[in-house]
Amino acid sequence: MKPGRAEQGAPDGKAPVGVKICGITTELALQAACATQADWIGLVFYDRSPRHITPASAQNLLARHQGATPDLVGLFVKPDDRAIEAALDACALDVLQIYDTPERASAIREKFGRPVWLSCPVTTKDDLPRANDVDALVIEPRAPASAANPGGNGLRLDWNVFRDWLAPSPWMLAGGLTPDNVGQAIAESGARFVDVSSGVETAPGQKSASLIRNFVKNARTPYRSPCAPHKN
Ligand SMILES: O=C(O)c1ccccc1NCC(=O)[C@H](O)[C@H](O)COP(=O)(O)O
Repeated sequence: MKPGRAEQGAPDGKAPVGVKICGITTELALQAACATQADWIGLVFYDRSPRHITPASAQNLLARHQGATPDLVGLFVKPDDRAIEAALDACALDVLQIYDTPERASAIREKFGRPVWLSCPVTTKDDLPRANDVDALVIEPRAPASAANPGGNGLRLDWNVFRDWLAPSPWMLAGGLTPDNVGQAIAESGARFVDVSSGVETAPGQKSASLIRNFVKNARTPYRSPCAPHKN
């Protein structure tokens, strides 16, 4: 996974936090993600999602856009090869994000020659993966059995689960992040990459340009806890 693309390095000497805005379906959201220099945008090729986009609509959306876009992540839930082929025929996807088994994710990487990010549902520390053969992990809370979608539910993890975890590959924190909590989430979890969808929406699937702007800005601003002693 590449480091975040913000223009300047963070004051702590680390690369800036990389940001993915997931579930882009409109020009307004696409422009906001581009203007803020998000690192990735996610296109959800899953028809049960309120953020679902078809390959043809994604192609139109991208064709209407003037200028460069962030890298494109195509998101798939238990896809067959034809679904991935259709999306790749329509859009130059840089990354495939998969909700499926690690074995299927490896097979997809082999077949399509694209980096594959595997979504990992987590409830407790014990669910954090110890080994894998993917390019990156997207760690998010396990959706309740009643949820229609395995992600994009606005649920958040206990960010302390990452303490002492030896991550087997680069990983991205997802789930329940908002402009207001992303700084604290990064500080507590140690994440260097973050992913948001419903936290930058006014209703399911309705992205807000100002929430996208604030999210990216706050993800890249060093966080100071309100409880920390104040230094002049
Ligand atoms: O966003 C969706 O509708 C979705 C549907 C099916 C599978 C995954 C989905 N989203 C995955 C994402 O990448 C989200 O950014 C991630 O789960 C965080 O979601 P949120 O809690 O809404 O920020």
